[in-house]
Amino acid sequence: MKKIVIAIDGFSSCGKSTMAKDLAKEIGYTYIDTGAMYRAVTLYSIQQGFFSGNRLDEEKLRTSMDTIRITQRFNSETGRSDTFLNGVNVENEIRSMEVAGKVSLIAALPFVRHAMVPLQQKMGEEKGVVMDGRDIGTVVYPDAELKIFVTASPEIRAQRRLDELKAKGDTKSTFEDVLLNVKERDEIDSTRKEGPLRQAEDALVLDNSYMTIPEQKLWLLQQFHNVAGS
Ligand SMILES: Nc1ncnc2c1ncn2[C@@H]1O[C@H](COP(=O)(O)OP(=O)(O)OP(=O)(O)O)[C@@H](O)[C@H]1O
Ligand SMILES: Nc1ccn([C@@H]2O[C@H](COP(=O)(O)O)[C@@H](O)[C@H]2O)c(=O)n1
Repeated sequence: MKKIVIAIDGFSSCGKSTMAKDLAKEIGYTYIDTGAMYRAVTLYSIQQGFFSGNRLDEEKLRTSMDTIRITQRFNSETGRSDTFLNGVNVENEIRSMEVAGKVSLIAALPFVRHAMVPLQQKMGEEKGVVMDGRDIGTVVYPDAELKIFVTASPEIRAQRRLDELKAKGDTKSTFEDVLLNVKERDEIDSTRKEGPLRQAEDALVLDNSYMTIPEQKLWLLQQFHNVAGS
């Protein structure tokens, strides 16, 4: 069967990576988490002291871009890819609320996107990839054979993310904190000039507010077979 590129875009915390990972596993494709790359650049900026509160010293980040190396490697124990920043596994750190609160500022910077997009295009050049993000179907792979745009209500997304944070031992974050973060990220991601979050004209829209994880997995698998054949 001919391999294709599958682009999954949508709002924050709506289940894109859950769907993308499930599908990649089922069909033997590689899953690429582009959000993790922007998160890794954000973590680097925090570690290097480029932030003072939410104010970023852009010039310091711009001149350091060449020293940031981001890789993703499959972890057979967890069954998912881990993100490495300059050789160090940062999978847990990049999921923190501190990173979530700053990542959309970093991802809006044109010089950051100009560094990340070519890397993402290279990762998918052999096809056989499921890539999730905000601009995959519009900028990174405008010719992707299958494009999905996922959405769910902000409250449902915030509750899902909060449940996940709690399961990981976060006792501090509240529903209000997470809801605010989800809404703020959507606003910054949708209104930035470079690679804004928007639905590609040829994307299929999925509102999974009232779908279970197995239901959305089945729906996506059906869309894949409709395009790639059985
Ligand atoms: N249909 C669903 N029903 C309930 N929970 C779901 C559903 N889909 C995903 N989830 C849960 O919602 C949380 C967010 O999902 P996921 O990380 O896949 O979202 P995302 O869109 O990739 O988020 P982000 O853009 O912030 O990286 C996870 O805890 C996941 O298990
Ligand atoms: N293609 C992408 C992917 C992500 N972003 C930005 O990164 C943030 C974190 O992404 P998650 O998917 O892990 O939530 C996201 O809020 C965007 O700001 C992006 O710009 N483009």
